Amino acid sequence: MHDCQVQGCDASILVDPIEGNVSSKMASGRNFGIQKRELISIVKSMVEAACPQQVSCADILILAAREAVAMSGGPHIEVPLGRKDSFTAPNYQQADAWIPPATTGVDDMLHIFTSKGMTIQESVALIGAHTLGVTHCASILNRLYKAEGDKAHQEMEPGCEAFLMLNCPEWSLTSNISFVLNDPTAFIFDNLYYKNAMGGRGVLRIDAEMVSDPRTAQIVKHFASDWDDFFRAFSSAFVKLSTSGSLNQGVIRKRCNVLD
Ligand code: HEM
Ligand SMILES: [Ca+2]
Ligand SMILES: [Ca+2]
Repeated sequence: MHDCQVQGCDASILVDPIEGNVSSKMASGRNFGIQKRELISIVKSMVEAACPQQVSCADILILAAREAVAMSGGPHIEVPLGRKDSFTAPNYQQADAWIPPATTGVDDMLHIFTSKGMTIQESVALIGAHTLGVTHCASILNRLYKAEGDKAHQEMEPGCEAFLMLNCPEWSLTSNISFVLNDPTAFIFDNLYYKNAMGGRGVLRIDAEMVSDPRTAQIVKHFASDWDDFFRAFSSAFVKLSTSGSLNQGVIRKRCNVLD
């Protein structure tokens, strides 16, 4: 998602920031929480040893995401391959413009995804990726302590609110390190995310707001009860996102983290 949102799926996210040069995408605060990009470089060096200059970093990144979903119990998604890597330095202003911030609500989310050709159902399914992983406290401090007018915040289940506040105190010095799970089964790609959100336990604003917004409420309810439809819509949206603006005129980098 963080690669494909910015200049298409071209492995721009993998290019290391050069000290003193703010043009790398990773210099954008929107990429907070993105870790272990070097794992892709390790896979790349193995692929490169077996068949040099054939497989782009961008394809490896998509395949890794695809495998992560499948290995954790999600759908097996067929993705088209043949992406090229970007050869120019990516930039953080574009990341700032295209990667939704932690405070995003349903309006902005739908704007972003429907402008990529996704249906509302596919957009809601894509956020279902929050069935995996964690949210760092820094990403929800605003929601917990400042956004009093945030409707979704007011509807938070009190036990969940207390839990989040206990785990993420307002003035903690470690809110960039401490985190909470995105759903109770954060290693399993299931539809518990939707059930959890419907119970008022959505962690991020988007998770909570999708439950009550009239455009998305019925879809959330449907995915909470129909596992197959969630997987189908997620797969379709994943393919759309992973082919968005794919560069045909790029390069196949030798190393994923540098532009040689
Ligand atoms: C409006 C849309 C979205 C917003 C506002 C949003 C926001 C966020 C935020 C703030 C975090 C926590 C980052 C941190 O504190 O470490 C997060 C985590 C995550 N998001 Fe999203 N997200 C959106 C859409 C998506 C989509 C489309 C996908 C994938 C298809 C996705 C996959 C994930 C995953 C897997 C994590 C957990 C990462 C980890 O464990 O390190 N998100 N998201
Ligand atoms: Ca990109
Ligand atoms: Ca889960």
